[in-house]
Amino acid sequence: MAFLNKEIRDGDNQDLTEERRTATFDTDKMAEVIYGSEKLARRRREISHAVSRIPELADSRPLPFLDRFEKVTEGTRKLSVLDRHLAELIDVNDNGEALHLYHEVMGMEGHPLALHEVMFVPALIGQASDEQYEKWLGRAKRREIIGCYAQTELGHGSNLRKLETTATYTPSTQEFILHTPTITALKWWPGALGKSSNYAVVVADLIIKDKSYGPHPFIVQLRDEKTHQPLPGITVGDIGPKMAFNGGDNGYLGFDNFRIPRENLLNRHSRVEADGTYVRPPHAKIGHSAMIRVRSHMATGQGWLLGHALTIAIRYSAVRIQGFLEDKSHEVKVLDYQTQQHRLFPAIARAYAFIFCGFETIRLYDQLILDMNSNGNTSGMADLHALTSGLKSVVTHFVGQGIEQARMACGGHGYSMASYISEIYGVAIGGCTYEGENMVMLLQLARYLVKSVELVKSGKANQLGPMVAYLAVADHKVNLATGPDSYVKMFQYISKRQSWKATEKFLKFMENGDSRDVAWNKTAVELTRASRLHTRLYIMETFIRRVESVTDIPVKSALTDLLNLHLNYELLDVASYALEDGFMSSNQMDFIKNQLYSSLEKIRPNAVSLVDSFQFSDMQLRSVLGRRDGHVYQNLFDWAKSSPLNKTDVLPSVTQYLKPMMEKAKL
Ligand SMILES: CC(C)(COP(=O)(O)OP(=O)(O)OC[C@H]1O[C@@H](n2cnc3c(N)ncnc32)[C@H](O)[C@@H]1OP(=O)(O)O)[C@@H](O)C(=O)NCCC(=O)NCCSC(=O)CCCC(=O)O
Ligand SMILES: Cc1cc2nc3c(=O)[nH]c(=O)nc-3n(C[C@H](O)[C@H](O)[C@H](O)COP(=O)(O)OP(=O)(O)OC[C@H]3O[C@@H](n4cnc5c(N)ncnc54)[C@H](O)[C@@H]3O)c2cc1C
Repeated sequence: MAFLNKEIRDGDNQDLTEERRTATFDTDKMAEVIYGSEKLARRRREISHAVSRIPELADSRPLPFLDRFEKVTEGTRKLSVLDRHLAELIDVNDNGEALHLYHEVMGMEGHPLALHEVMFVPALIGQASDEQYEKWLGRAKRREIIGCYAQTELGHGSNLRKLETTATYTPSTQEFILHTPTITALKWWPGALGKSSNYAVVVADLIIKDKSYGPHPFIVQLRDEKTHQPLPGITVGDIGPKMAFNGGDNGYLGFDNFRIPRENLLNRHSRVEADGTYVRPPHAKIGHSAMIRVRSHMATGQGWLLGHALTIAIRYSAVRIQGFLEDKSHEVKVLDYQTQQHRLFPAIARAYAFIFCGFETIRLYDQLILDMNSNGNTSGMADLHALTSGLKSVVTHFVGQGIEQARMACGGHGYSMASYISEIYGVAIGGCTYEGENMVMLLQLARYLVKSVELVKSGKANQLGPMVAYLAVADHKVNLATGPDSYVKMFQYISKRQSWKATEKFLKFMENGDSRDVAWNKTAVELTRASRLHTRLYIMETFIRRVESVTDIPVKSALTDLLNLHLNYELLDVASYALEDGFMSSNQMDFIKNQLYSSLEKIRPNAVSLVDSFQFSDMQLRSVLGRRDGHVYQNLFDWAKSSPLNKTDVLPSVTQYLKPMMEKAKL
């Protein structure tokens, strides 16, 4: 009989195999939905397989045993091996294939090209003119030069208007002089800046004839192309170890009156003429488009990170046997406990939801860029900025929570780096900070929500965009038993009520004499709540849309179970907003809880297959607990034995310090 779960192999842990036999859908078909196409899902498997046949691409040792220097070296080594094999492994023009290959081989701990692909090249594509494409883009794509995105400074990251690095135009030589006037003006944090990059897109305050025009992007050569030495006038280095990304070289950068030609201002949208005349961009914030791009891609990327942690935790929970249920002669899989399911299954649903929502958002971003580049239409920018600001914040926060629950769900072994979950956590929660600190970004979305409510209040509801149209819809009681749409309606009610309440509160403070900024700050917590609700609503709606569009019936049915779990879990989590004014009844609340518990039971037989469907290879997971074959214990023992501390039975530190202490105590 053909197994629906394609992960079953002879010799695997029997408990895991038993789980895989209960799959009600084909995991290859589910992978097609997760990765967006049959081709990409298949190519991922083929690429993983091809990589496994090139021994030099394997980690030379488990990464947790490597120190920082070794991690950086190991990443760079693999990159150079990869470079030799690139064309045979992937279609180099296919982004999806390239992304998978990098995840597979390089892992998630950072490497010299990490920001080159994610921000440097996209910043050039979005901000450089055709002449600048000619000069730099080809070289960057061929990796003749390696670049990063240097915006954040020691003193400022969130408030871009106060960046201190200056780019002062000198008409006599037609150059910009880049300068770091204070210690706080040092660029600080950019990935791959410290040691790897020889170029950067540098964001600096453009100054012409003593007038500041705000942050603008410049392409800047940092190091000699032959010797890789920093150029005179450039101070550059690594900022030291971090919570994660320790295979990467986040860096600092200072300029001492460093001159670059006028052509180095990325000038697709704004320019400085030879005489110093400034030509404005079509939209004031167009320089922020590289950030919008990363934010648009974050939901899928983060969903996959959550998927990593859950693959580990769910597989392990099927292998870990401990305690009893009915039959006192056999211990059970910890996956059978309701608390374990409640800890993990809603997170599986979220991982799927974030991935689907991310795909939809990326399509919106691609459309925006198309519109901007083809006819200069920037009208969608504000909407997408608001949406992606909320999305990156909500998703990264929940992904962090979900990964941490996955770690705890693995008990003691989850705490070992053999599980690799702490590394995934460190990487994922970086996303709460980079690309805009979460609170700051939630407040950006709140500006949009407040403006939308103000439109409704002033009788201009017809001007609302489709995503906020619900803010003007009248309230009607909801019958939750009628399916997903009723959940959406209930959620809309909650989200709308919070946006209105927060707006009214904000306006009231102003009526009572507070300035806009002070009133805003006094309402900020309520505003961020409105933003979270709005974003969760959007995620819910995209999840429903995606499930509705699936054609494979068994896959659709398994996804519907996940969707139902998601709807009930989400609504329960925010129910207090609708309970407090009696819009939701306590009967409805009980209904939601019962639906939630029955969803857990429905999902239980498919749990392992739902995470197997991510089709992460063992190499990609890098987790002893999460191995596909489920052989956890012997491998944990082998992993521990490989610890450098176990090279000798008696450590020098024992001989030198511990022994004398014990000897002295004996006297
Ligand atoms: C918080 C803001 C958005 C504020 O921007 P601002 O220019 O100071 O705005 P303001 O004058 O207060 O006015 C706000 C207004 O500007 C609009 N706006 C702001 N950004 C955009 C945009 N992208 N598109 C369209 N509109 C935008 C907002 O909607 C506001 O509009 P409004 O006044 O409400 O009509 C900005 O400072 C910001 O984005 N800060 C976060 C910095 C950040 O994300 N840094 C990322 C560095 S790179 C990085 O971390 C890479 C890591 C990647 C990796 O490791 O993978
Ligand atoms: C792993 C990692 C990789 C990074 N990579 C890059 C990179 O490649 N290139 C780059 O340029 N930068 C990079 N950064 C920097 C990153 O983008 C910034 O750290 C980030 O934008 C946050 O800014 P900040 O550090 O100034 O935080 P701060 O703004 O100082 O945040 C501190 C606190 O102040 C609060 N706060 C700040 N402003 C407000 C406000 N207006 N209202 C309410 N609360 C506020 C925040 O909510 C937060 O709680 C990276 C950072 C990390 C951690």
